[in-house]
Amino acid sequence: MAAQQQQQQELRYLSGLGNTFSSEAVPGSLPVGQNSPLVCPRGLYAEQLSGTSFTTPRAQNLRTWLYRIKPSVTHEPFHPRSPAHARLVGEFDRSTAAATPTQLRWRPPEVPLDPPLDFIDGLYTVCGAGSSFLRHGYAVHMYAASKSMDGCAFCNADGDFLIVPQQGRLLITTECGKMLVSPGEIVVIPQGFRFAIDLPDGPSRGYVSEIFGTHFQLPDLGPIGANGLASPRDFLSPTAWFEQVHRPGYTIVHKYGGELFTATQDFSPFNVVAWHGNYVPYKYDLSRFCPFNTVLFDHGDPSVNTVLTAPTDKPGVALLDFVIFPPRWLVAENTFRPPYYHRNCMSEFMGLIYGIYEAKADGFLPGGASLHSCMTPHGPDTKTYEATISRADTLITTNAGLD
Ligand SMILES: O=C(O)Cc1cc(O)ccc1O
Ligand SMILES: [Fe+2]
Repeated sequence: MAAQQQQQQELRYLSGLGNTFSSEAVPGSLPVGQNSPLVCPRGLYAEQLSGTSFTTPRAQNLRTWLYRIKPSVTHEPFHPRSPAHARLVGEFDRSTAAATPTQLRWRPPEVPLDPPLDFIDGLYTVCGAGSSFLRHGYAVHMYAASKSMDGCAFCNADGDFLIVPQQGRLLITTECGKMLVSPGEIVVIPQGFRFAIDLPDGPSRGYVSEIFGTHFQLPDLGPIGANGLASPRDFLSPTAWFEQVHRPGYTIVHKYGGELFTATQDFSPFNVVAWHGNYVPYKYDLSRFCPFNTVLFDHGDPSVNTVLTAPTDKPGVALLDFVIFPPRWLVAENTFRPPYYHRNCMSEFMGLIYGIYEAKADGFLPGGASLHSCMTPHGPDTKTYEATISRADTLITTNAGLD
């Protein structure tokens, strides 16, 4: 434990979303002036991980070069995982998923202790749309886990994971290094990265958004100007970390089309001594978010609270927006301050990290969730409505809902 705490204190991060980074766990391990020399420094193997097609325009092109002790390809064949993981979905059609326009709300899940589950087995799909194979769509999962992953790493070939722990920290080892992620922070593990999750506090639960065929980026700020909302420098990526250990029977759990496959190998996949590039995992502390809001009248649309957006080809239309309702002052005059009653062409999945959500006086608990599918009417509950119209003073909310 003491060693683990020490290791956590030593974690160092690189700051800035979208930067091109270089990181060496051992100085002199990165080739200079080229990516793939005949023989790499220290006899390492060069491996490119591409997050966009080779020919994607430069401004959106994402790739990282990993310099590793053994190439990833040296594994036994993939097999369907046994037992299969029946609770994950990657294709959303009427044969795999039920559809209902009914307003849904879930209590917080119990963290399983008997038997204890790790992050992989504790993960289950709540809703989604589209198809991982067609590279257009998303899934929302939740997880409730009570033990660290042991002797295995997870790899999501379907899309990016944006993980929102609600309870219990996550110590995430990735091929680019380690990150410690606390409730109140989020972490993005882009498509294809191998990672393992340890639970330094024991039980952990939270939310996961998965996007197929695109990546998260910061929203444009329009008339807000050059600053505000989430700032690029507050996004933190890991620094190179590796282990050189013989691990007979080490298992790669590979999610492809929502199904899990396994392949064994005799070494740790966390054997990257140095890397450089702009396709990287990152974390973000939501308390760094600088909210904007109305200062005179009317409740603005919640898009102003967008932390990260996953764009589609249609300008201004997101595949998925990650939006928060952080602690903030609501100061409007002669205005119904909670969220208005509405129907929306976008589906809204919400979770609660801590506090009380401003539209729901009762029954929406931290760790719980709600789903309002597209065009399903929703808005404040009656208690919130009555309480709101009967008081004229200024409200401060202390919530941290996410949408
Ligand atoms: O439905 C919800 O609670 C989310 C939401 C919040 C808000 O302030 C405005 C619109 C909206 O959909
Ligand atoms: Fe809504």
